Amino acid sequence: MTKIIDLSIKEKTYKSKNSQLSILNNFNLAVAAGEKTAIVGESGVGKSSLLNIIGLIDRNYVGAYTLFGSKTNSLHTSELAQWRNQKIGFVLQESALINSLTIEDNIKLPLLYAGSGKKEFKAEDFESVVDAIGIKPILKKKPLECSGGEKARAVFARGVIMKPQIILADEPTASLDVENKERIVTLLFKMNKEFSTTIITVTHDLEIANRHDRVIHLERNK
Ligand SMILES: Nc1ncnc2c1ncn2[C@@H]1O[C@H](COP(=O)(O)OP(=O)(O)OP(=O)(O)O)[C@@H](O)[C@H]1O
Repeated sequence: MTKIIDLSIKEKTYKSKNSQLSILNNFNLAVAAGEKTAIVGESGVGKSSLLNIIGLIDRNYVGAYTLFGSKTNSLHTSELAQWRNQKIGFVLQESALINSLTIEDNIKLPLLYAGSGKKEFKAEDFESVVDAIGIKPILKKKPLECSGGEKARAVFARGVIMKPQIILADEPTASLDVENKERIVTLLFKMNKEFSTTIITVTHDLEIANRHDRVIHLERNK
């Protein structure tokens, strides 16, 4: 299988006035296209930081990263933006919904950002995502009128609506009950099966982690 992610981090450092924190020392990750990887590890070990690096949100680290066969340090800003919009789907903890927009418009937001460079979008893709995760009844509501679990599902739908090649999901099921958790995982794995979408899920839920092709345990720097 083709390697879609080839990442080698020497060090990621967060610096503030009086302190410095170093995480992910000498961490290497190679992921094949279509692979399902779970990332687990204790709180603060660097799981979300790692997803930000994989998703090209954070490029401030020492290391080398080849994504879709291209060295990411030579990418243009416009290419970076296009990849983040179309090739990578983010379901991140802090992906806030816009309160002035309906849930439907929030989910369709990536299409707006894509502008003229957008892939062909089919209405049935939207319908199938919305049906699969059971949020049809809340489409016309605004985020402030929704429960935490409903909002989490809308964030998920927005992350996958462009049918990206890679989905980066940070605790996508954390605020959900058993039924909705299962809906999200089923949709994630269905996309993996139908479109060979590469999935990377950060989770504290070992039952979900073990349903991926492999589980990576992140450990604190020694
Ligand atoms: N922007 C930042 N500035 C400074 N320190 C940060 C920043 N972001 C994260 N950190 C620190 O880096 C470490 C790793 O954070 P990260 O969010 O990646 O951990 P995590 O493994 O995802 O944790 P959790 O399971 O609690 O979500 C933590 O100690 C955190 O406080």
